[in-house]
Amino acid sequence: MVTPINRIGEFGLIDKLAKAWSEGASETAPSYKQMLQQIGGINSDKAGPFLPRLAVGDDGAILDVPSHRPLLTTTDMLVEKVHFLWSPERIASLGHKAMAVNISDIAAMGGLPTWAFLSIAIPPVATVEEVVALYRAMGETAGRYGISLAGGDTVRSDQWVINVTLMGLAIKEPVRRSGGKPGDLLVATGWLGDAAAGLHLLLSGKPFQEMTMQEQLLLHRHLEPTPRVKEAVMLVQQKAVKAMLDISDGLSSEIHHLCKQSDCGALLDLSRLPIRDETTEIATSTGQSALSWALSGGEDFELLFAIDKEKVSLLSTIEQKTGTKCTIIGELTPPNEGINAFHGPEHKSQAFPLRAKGYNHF
Ligand SMILES: Nc1ncnc2c1ncn2[C@@H]1O[C@H](COP(=O)(O)OP(=O)(O)O)[C@@H](O)[C@H]1O
Ligand SMILES: Cc1ncc(C[n+]2csc(CCOP(=O)(O)OP(=O)(O)O)c2C)c(N)n1
Ligand SMILES: [Mg+2]
Repeated sequence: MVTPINRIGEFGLIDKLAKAWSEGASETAPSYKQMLQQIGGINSDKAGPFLPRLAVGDDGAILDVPSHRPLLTTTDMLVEKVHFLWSPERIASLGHKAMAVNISDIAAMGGLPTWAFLSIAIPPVATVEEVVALYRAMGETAGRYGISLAGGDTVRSDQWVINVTLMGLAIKEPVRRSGGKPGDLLVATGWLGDAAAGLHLLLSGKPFQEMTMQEQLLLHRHLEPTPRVKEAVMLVQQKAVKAMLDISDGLSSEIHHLCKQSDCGALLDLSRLPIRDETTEIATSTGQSALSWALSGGEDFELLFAIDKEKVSLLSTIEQKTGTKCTIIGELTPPNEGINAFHGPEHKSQAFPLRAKGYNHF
């Protein structure tokens, strides 16, 4: 069915969107509910653990914020032609990604996501069914993490823009980019360069059905990143993590952010970067560099964090409990030593300055 938006108007649409979100909202996963219970003070018996007192329908939302937990807030937008190419076949992925990139930021601050405000700019040619599908998908991902819809804004525009403002509650003291000290280990979760490989495949125009399983996986990693919430929770609960951020623009620039805020230098062994063989194969076969994808491709939404050397055993516990790799990629050094990298322990003496070469909008 194809319904033009002007048939129901802005307010008719908003009504439908709030409903679509609730219909899509999946039951919060039992393992996630269990985690909320373990963290304590969070009543996860209700359908949504963080239901707003008042959400859509008034001039603002009313949220009951527990006084003992600092409130975290983040916002990130996805813009057509900058962050995604509009395709009616990829609406569900887009909805997921709009939530996931924000959930990733709350995780990187050491928090649990709770309330979402969704602002959306819609081209006049879009249909009600498309916007409803987008909200249903956002609701589905949000539901998995116990997130409730708190409000938003709806406007017309020449291209799609999806802005999510996400709030969260800190599990313990929020984790900043600034707590790292020389001697701390630098660790990355998951795999780096997957999203850039996936984007490369997307832009190549190769039909999905003609892709190998490995190519489909990498495309999926670009379209539907997994925010590392459980991993962050474990790090924070064990008071192991001293500085953290998520890798949205690319490892090399995120390392510069962490070092600047922590007043540290860094020494990285590039041979240790967690890069899949599949990513290397695709890069090699298309004349690209998997290492550049890992360092500057961006959008992997993995966590980069500094951890005390004594807490290193926690990394294998996280791997066992979550199935997510945690790779030590280097260490923090005194600030006057700068940010350097080498390729393999045998070349440690030939370390060179690592430039910040992540995605930059301008
Ligand atoms: N237009 C803006 N106005 C105010 N603050 C902004 C703006 N854009 C970014 N920031 C702030 O700058 C910091 C870095 O932003 P960004 O690089 O987008 O972080 P992230 O990669 O975590 O999304 C954040 O604290 C963010 O809130
Ligand atoms: C069509 C298209 N072209 C290029 C990209 C690659 N890309 C767009 S934005 C971005 C970086 C991350 O986005 P940003 O808005 O900087 O996220 P933030 O750092 O604010 O979390 C990358 C790698 C893409 N995803 N889609
Ligand atoms: Mg941002």
